[in-house]
Amino acid sequence: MALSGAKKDGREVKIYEYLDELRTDLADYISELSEASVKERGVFAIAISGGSLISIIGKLCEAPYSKTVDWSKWYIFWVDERVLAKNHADSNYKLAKDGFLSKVPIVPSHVHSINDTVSAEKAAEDYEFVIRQLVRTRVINVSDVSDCPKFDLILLGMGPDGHIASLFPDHSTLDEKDEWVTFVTDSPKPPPERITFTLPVINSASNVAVVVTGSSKAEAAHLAIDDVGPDYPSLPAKMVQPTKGKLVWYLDNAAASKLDCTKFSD
Ligand SMILES: O=C1O[C@H](COP(=O)(O)O)[C@@H](O)[C@H](O)[C@H]1O
Repeated sequence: MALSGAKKDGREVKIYEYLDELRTDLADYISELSEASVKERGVFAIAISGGSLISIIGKLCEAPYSKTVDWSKWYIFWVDERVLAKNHADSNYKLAKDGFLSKVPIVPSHVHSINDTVSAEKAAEDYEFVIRQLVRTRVINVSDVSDCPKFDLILLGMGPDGHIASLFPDHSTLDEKDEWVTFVTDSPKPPPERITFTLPVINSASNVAVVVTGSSKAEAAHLAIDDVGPDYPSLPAKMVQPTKGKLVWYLDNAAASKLDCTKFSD
């Protein structure tokens, strides 16, 4: 059970003492969203990140989820990807394939990874093209506020510097308003070449979950979640503010250790 399930400014912040409880609650949440989306639209369009998130959502490969989730209706996308061969140890695709996708019966043609044979700029362009086709056929919903795709769920991790996806602090990609997918060739975290969803796409999703564990991320979690004034305008994690969708933070105790929970209300 979450130590705290407090709500703050329309966001939900869940804090867990034990990692396995976080994994179970997150798996419950994802499978409930999947069920609701399949019932409503016939499909579930989910965009995942790389990093520590993957071992956490690996819980979905276990019973009961492995049997109860309608995997045939899942369409998988990457919120961000490193422009590397798919079998490279640093590829987000490889991480997800090894730790999750190869263990559940997702239809291979529903797995939309990037073109890894071209430049970062072209890979971003190609990926946006793929997403546009799937918006046209309504595999991915469309936002009624912007013309952006409206993913049923976007799963984000966060780095110790407050980056989400491959959107880094003080980087010009944070200002991108027109493109759905953009590229980076100077990522401060290696590897340097990446593609990433832009903030308008992330903030158009129906549901966004930010999953953060470990004490190295406590300061960034505090700056992103607590009201710390206008001094950190370009902290990417703080810029995750879905226009109409729901935002839930999943934190372990260590990541939440600097939060000012007294300002939360149940
Ligand atoms: O480089 C990346 O980092 C973030 C955070 O990773 P984590 O291992 O600290 O959780 C990740 O969400 C992103 O997808 C990845 O490309």
